Amino acid sequence: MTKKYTEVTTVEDIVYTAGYRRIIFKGSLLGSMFLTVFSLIDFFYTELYLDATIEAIGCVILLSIAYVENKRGVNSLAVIFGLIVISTVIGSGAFSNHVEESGIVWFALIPFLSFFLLGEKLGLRVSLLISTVYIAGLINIVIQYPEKGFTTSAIFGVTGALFCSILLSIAYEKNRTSMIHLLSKQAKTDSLTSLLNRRGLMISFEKLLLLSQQDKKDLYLLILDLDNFKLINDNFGHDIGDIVIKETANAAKTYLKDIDRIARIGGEEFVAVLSNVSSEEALKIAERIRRAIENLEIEVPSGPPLQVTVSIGVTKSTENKKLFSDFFKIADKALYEAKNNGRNRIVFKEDN
Ligand SMILES: Nc1nc2c(ncn2[C@@H]2O[C@H](COP(=O)(O)OP(=O)(O)OP(=O)(O)O)[C@@H](O)[C@H]2O)c(=O)[nH]1
Repeated sequence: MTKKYTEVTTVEDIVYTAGYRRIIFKGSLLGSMFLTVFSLIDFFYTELYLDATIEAIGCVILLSIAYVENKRGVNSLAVIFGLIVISTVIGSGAFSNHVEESGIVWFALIPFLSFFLLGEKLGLRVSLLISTVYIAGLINIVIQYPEKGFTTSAIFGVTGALFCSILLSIAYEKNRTSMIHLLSKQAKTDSLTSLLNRRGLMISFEKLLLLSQQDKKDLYLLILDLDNFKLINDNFGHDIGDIVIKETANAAKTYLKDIDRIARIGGEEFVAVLSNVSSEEALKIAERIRRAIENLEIEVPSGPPLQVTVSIGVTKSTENKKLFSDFFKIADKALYEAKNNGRNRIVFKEDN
């Protein structure tokens, strides 16, 4: 019955770490390549030396960001810095003497980039800040430097484009985040019982173990395994077997507190993790669950209601239990004893 557990990665970890690292690394490299080309064109062809210098500086900064992201992983500050570089290059290009008015269409890019790279909250702040600077810069140029050819309609156009781009980015980011949360929830939930599944349990267990160690309190792990479940499937069919599993899950969770966790980790096998209890209390809860399952009466198409029992192996945290697998091994031995001693009972084992 002992299983081997591997390290858990949540959906958030995958999306926000590995994915973002790649995007920021590749985006910074791509950005630096563009800036190199623009800088060379401005230096040798159009002879706009100031623009060429700004672009060259931007190129070096983006390369540094790519290097840092590749070495150390995602860092919001580096992303904000990168966005400021890109915004400055776009702004300086659009407002310079030599570039046509069309340069300002690039402004609309900033909110998309900010939201995508920084998420909804930080993305909104950064894009509002940069948009405000752009609009203020444009108003200043329209008033102070009419010879540059920008008109009041440019202010309305840029403000409208930035506003729409921010609204679209909010909608996109909200949708993306809710999809991520939905996927994350599904990845941690058992579809038959709506309890946690093995992955969800592992994530919760690590947090609860850390908390119990900080508070210097014991953590209890219970493995619950329905007795002779194969016979139920064989005699009454798989559908009734599924109903038994669901009823067992409902009965067991009734006796747990909000901080406790229960998961279905296999066919008719459940694991509960109890925090902030003494040995006596943990065994009392296990006994209540055992009795509740024993008292279940499951309707079957013909004959009297079906009754089931459960065997429970219990263990508690000790110095040499640092991993879920350490707890599981001992609780599984206790469960084995409970099964061997006649089933429908609880066995508590502290260590081997
Ligand atoms: N209905 C149903 N049955 C399942 C599911 N997953 C596994 N099973 C069945 O659960 C049964 C488990 O049987 P065993 O592991 O032999 O255990 P048992 O009959 O309960 O015997 P003991 O644990 O020794 O008391 C097998 O018949 C599986 O096919 C499920 O999702 N639904």
